[in-house]
Amino acid sequence: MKIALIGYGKMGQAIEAIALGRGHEIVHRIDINSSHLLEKEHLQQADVAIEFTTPETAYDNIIRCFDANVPVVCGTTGWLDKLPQVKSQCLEKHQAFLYASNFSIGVNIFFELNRRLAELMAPQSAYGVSMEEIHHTQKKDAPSGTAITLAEQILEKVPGKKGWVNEESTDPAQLAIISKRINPAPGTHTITYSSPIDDITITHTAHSREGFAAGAVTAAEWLKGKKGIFTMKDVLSL
Ligand SMILES: NC(=O)C1=CN([C@@H]2O[C@H](COP(=O)(O)OP(=O)(O)OC[C@H]3O[C@@H](n4cnc5c(N)ncnc54)[C@H](O)[C@@H]3O)[C@@H](O)[C@H]2O)C=CC1
Ligand SMILES: O=C(O)C1=N[C@H](C(=O)O)C[C@H](O)C1
Repeated sequence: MKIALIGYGKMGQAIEAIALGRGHEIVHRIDINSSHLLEKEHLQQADVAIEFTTPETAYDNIIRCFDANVPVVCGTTGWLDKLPQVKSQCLEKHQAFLYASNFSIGVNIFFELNRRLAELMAPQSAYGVSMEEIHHTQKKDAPSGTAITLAEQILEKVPGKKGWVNEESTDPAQLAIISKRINPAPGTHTITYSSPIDDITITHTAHSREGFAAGAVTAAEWLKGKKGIFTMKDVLSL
C-alpha cells in the first residue's frame, strides 16, 4: 500500500517504522516545511493518507485529501469543533474518513470497559467520578483527545453529569478532568469512582507510541478502497 504521511513528527516517524515493517511504501513524508506536497497531484500518488499534525492544521489537511480523492486516517486531537464539517464534506464528496482519539488496541478495549463501568455505576449515587490524564510536556492540547472520548462515554451513562471541565471541580454536575504534563509520558488515563467506603479505579498506561502507530497502520489497511465515515470500533469489530 502507498501511504502519504501528513505530519512527520513523533507519530509520523513511529507510523513510518511500523508501515515499512509491514511492507508498505511511504510515498510522501509531509511536514511543515514540505507543505507543497499537500497539492492534489502529489497526494493522489497515495492509496491512503495518515494525518498526525496539529490542532490548527488537521482540518485543512483532511479536506485536501478529500479533494485529491485519497482516504484519510486522522489521529490529530484538539480540532473536533470542526468534526461536523469534516463529516458532511466527506459524505458530499463521496470520500473515506476514519478518526480515532486513540488508535491503540488497549485503549479501544479500555473505552469498552469505561462504558460498561459507567453503566454499572450510574445508579450508585454514593460515588463521585473523576479523571486524570498524564502526557509529555510537548503535547499542545488539554485535555487529551482520549480523555474527551472517555468523558463523553461517562456523560452519556451517568445521570447528573452535564459536562466536563479541565480543572478540579466541586460542582457535582461537572466531570473534572485533571491534565498533568510530565516527561516522559506517552499517555496515561485513569478514571476513579470514589465513595466514603471505597474507590474503584481503572487505568490505561501506554509504554510507548508503538500501539498508537500500529493501530493507525491497521486502520489505513482497513480503510483502503472504502467510502464513508468510520471509527476504530469498525476496524476492531468492537
Ligand atoms: N490518535 C492517536 O492515537 C494519537 C494522537 N496523537 C496526536 O497526534 C498529533 C501529533 O502528535 P505528535 O506526532 O506527537 O506531534 P509532533 O509535534 O511530534 O508532530 C507534529 C508534526 O506535524 C507537522 N506539521 C505541522 N503543521 C503541518 C502541516 N500544515 N502539514 C503537515 N505537517 C505539519 C510538524 O512539523 C510536526 O512534525 C497530536 O494532535 C497528538 O495529540 C498522538 C499520539 C497518538
Ligand atoms: O499527544 C499525544 O502524545 C497523545 N495524544 C492522543 C490524545 O490526545 O489522546 C493519544 C495519546 O494519548 C497520545
